[in-house]
Amino acid sequence: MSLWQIIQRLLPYVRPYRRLVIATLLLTLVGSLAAQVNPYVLRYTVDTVQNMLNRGEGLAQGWRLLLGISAALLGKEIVNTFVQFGQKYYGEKIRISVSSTLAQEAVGKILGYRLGFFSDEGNQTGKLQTRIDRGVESLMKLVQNFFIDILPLFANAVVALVAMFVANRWVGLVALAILPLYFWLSYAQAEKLQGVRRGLQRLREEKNHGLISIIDSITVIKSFVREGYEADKQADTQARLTGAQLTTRKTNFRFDGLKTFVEQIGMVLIIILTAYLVLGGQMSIGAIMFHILLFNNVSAPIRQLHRIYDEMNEALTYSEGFFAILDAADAVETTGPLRPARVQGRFELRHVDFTYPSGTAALHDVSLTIEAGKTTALVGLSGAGKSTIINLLCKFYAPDQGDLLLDGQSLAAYDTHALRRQIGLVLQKNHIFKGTIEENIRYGDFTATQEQIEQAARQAYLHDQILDLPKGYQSDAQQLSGGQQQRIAIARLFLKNPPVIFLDEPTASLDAIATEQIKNSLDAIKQGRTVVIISHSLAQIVDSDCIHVMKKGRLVESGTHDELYERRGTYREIFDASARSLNIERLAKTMADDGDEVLDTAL
Ligand SMILES: Nc1ncnc2c1ncn2[C@@H]1O[C@H](COP(=O)(O)OP(=O)(O)OP(=O)(O)O)[C@@H](O)[C@H]1O
Repeated sequence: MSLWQIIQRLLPYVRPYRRLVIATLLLTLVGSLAAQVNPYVLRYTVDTVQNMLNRGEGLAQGWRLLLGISAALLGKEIVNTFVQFGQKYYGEKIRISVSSTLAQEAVGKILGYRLGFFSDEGNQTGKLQTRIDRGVESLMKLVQNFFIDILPLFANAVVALVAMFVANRWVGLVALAILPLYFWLSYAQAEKLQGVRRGLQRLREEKNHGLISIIDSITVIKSFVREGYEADKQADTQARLTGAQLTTRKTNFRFDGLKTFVEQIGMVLIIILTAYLVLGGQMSIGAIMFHILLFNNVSAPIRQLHRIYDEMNEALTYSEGFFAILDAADAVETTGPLRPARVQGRFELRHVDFTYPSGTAALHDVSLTIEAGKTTALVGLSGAGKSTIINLLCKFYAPDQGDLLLDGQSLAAYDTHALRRQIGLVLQKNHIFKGTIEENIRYGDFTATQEQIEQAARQAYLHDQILDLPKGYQSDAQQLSGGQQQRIAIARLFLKNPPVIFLDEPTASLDAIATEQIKNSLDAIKQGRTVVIISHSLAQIVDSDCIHVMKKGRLVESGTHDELYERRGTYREIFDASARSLNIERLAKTMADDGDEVLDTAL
């Protein structure tokens, strides 16, 4: 991205603050004029004092001069204080407002992107966050540079240079001649740093990502005593980061030295030239001070040039990644016009092929029907593609080939949000947001009353446990056990009350008693709804109206439990293996021995 393109991208964000921008520009003009007062006053002072000395006058006559100078300098300083305050404050106001708009826009965009966007290598949690933070930060430096640094400093320099030309064109020319050299050095410095900076960005992202993944997996790391291994992995990134940072500093120090040298050469030339002109009688002695101060005004911004150039380059580097997030048009979730008040819930897959963005081919030529108002189970070994089918039915991903239909219409034709409002999804591990239990259940329906929330918790067999907690519904939800968190997710589902429910191993993390309770409440919620359940526990699926058996991304069998059992195919294999793993014979024997007692507890 070129600087011009970035400025064009930023303009719409700055436009709402155009009054502030104009005010800042006016203040800049006043500030740059005020900055030239010192050289003029000092030249006048030196010349007047010189003349007074020549006339043999002393302090008695000098009072008026001193008072006048003090008044002029103080007056200028007062104006300058207001100007600087206004300039900085307005500049900051523009910067802060624009940065919050940009950050918010990035969040808004990301929320609208397909799931595939997040599994992309460059968009993993830490990396995405770094890209947004760095992008906004460096773009804001650009705005800040422009309003707080570049404009005032360069306006100042231009006015000072004009004043030098007006005083004497040779002096002006010397000051001007130094500038290209200075610009060239700053340019060379920034160019040298460009490559290193991109590397730095990558390494910073890597480091952040590494740290986040350590925190995420801290329990596993500790249980395997892999602290040393993880630290070494980080140390390697850190070492490369340190190397890149040192290279940056070394380059900076080298060029800074060169630039100071060039500046001093300019200063010496100005002093020699002015002294020559003064001695030749072409100028008053005050011109020496006058020119030195003016040259200082010319070189001050140029001293900052490299930093500004540098930050601009940084903005160029980081803004590319940031705007790529805003512009990921192909990542936007597709939607359609259909917004039925309540769907029937008959899903049909016709010859569906699907490959994840990572390249894993998950479904091959899958054709199956999920009847409305019935319970359909998806069975298969791990990785068979069961969850993938649910992902497609929720429109989290779109199939590569084949058709997905809901109530006879293409799923693509449905409004994505309207569709998802009609689907309740309970996963094996459900996300619990930071906040209270009440807030987490309310996520299912923001308009729910406290009573409705408690009712949902009761249906999910959670209410009594919540009441046992010291803070009840106001307890921190993230502190709950896995099973309790699962029931929060189910309570959310009760609150949402959708016509279609997808259960992806909903009881996998629950204990036996909780599983039984949840099974009862799920049985209650199943009435009159379309339910798709994935479970490795056969007890959850034997009663289903239809069972689809998946194997390596293909549908291999469909039917009821009895039909599939008789067929002696994949389902039977899984069933037998499950029975063996449960040690069903031993359990059956215990039940037979204890007969009535077990039956009593079961009933
Ligand atoms: N987000 C993803 N990105 C890339 N590949 C994925 C993703 N999710 C699943 N896969 C892959 O797709 C294939 C099917 O996975 P899927 O989760 O649908 O299987 P499953 O039958 O639900 O398995 P399980 O019973 O273990 O949950 C697997 O090979 C898996 O590695």
